[in-house]
Amino acid sequence: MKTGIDAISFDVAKIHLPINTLAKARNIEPEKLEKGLGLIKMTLPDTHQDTVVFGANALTKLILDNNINLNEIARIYVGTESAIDSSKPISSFLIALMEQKFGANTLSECDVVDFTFACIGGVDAMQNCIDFVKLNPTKKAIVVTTDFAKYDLNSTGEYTQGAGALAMLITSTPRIIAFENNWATSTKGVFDFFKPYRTISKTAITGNPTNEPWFENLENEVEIHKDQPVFDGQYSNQCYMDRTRDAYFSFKKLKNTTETVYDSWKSIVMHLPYAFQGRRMLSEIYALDASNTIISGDEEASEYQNKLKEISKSEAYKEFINEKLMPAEIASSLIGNLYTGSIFMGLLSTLAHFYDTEKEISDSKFGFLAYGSGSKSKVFEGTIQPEWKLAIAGVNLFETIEESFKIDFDTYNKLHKKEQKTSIQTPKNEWALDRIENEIPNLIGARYYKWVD
Ligand SMILES: CC(=O)CC(=O)SCCNC(=O)CCNC(=O)[C@H](O)C(C)(C)COP(=O)(O)OP(=O)(O)OC[C@H]1O[C@@H](n2cnc3c(N)ncnc32)[C@H](O)[C@@H]1OP(=O)(O)O
Repeated sequence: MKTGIDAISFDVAKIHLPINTLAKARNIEPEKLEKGLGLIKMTLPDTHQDTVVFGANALTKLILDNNINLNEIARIYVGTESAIDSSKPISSFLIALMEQKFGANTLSECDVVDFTFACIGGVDAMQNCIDFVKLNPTKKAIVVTTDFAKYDLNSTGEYTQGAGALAMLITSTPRIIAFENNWATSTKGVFDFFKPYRTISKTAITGNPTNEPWFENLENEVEIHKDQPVFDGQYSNQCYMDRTRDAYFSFKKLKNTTETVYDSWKSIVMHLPYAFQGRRMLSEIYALDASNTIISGDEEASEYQNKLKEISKSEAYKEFINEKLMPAEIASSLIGNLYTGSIFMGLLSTLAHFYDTEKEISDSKFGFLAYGSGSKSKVFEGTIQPEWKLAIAGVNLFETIEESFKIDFDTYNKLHKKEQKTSIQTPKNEWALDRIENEIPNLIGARYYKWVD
């Protein structure tokens, strides 16, 4: 029996800042961002958008475009690291909004939950849904990934920002990709990138909240949460490289093979925090698993690093990247980081690229290298199904991204600092944040959304 992705949809933020605008404002060489990291645009949420809105839009599209009967959906599992509540999961909001649009009680027997493990939470959600469908082949599940990758102004993460969601239907008759049963994992508890709660004194808070009745009831010490992570960029790259390498070689063991596994993959889909992360990180696996092993791994540390640099600059490696990784990078360059959704956007970008260039890829194998900070990697593979073209025909990935609205640096600053109070674009045929309750004591902070025709 097969299990995998039967249908896919997406919703990414519809406004963007060109990377060279940011480069000029920050006095960074544009070539570093464009040619070194592969960045072209970064997408940003409008004032009426948050991770519930992106997730609800992607899910609504999936349901409408594929005529999904909600009574058949047994699970909606969400991958996110941009929760808007410490208790109520995004999946709980999604259930309410889908019932608002498609009818009361249509999902009342559906199991829903959020998965959080930085950027790999979406892959964890999918693996669970796949296992569930394997045990219950007549049932269907949906995975939603939704995130807002927001970084501090002037930080090294600033140019990798992005926002949006994907939704995928998981069935035992997948039209897009069927996953094999080998899932290799590598885990280590580290602090490469995280979003801690921080404690501050109540007296440190000034301004409007001090006039609010709920503020008076707070303890003297207050926990605050910031969307932007605490991170060490270069260390996070090292953790990414170490985990993906270890998971890759565990995958070889699971498959019980001494062959070069990536040779059997038509495309390699990796977590892309920015477009060129995959190509910068893969040279070690490329070198260690080459049929003619290019490095032994026993070299002195500095010699080893020099060899990796040399390999990544070689013509053979560039050809390898162009053939196996480049299609996944296209969308990433135009969107930025989607955290949990990045690897699935890489898959969609690859499929859309082959669709647009009229390449037939049925029956070819794709390899997946997932990563989440904190840290964990999973390596797995799947086979593209004969109906993949039909299944993605209406998705219109590149056409939709092309319509994104360009903003200037001043507007970007206001959005980032939450000083922009009105929508840049009027929502149409989509969900929008309506209001956040600020008066009724037992509903303080509740978020309400509306569908805008
Ligand atoms: C966050 C997640 O989603 C989870 C993860 O994956 S963790 C791993 C990734 N970490 C992150 O994304 C954290 C946030 N990001 C960051 O901190 C940073 O953006 C980063 C660490 C990813 C990059 O850091 P940086 O200091 O800006 O760039 P740096 O590492 O020096 O690389 C610049 C590249 O541009 C190249 N470059 C510089 N100037 C150039 C020019 N003029 N022309 C062409 N290339 C140029 C450099 O040679 C270098 O490439 P190579 O190493 O491949 O040769």
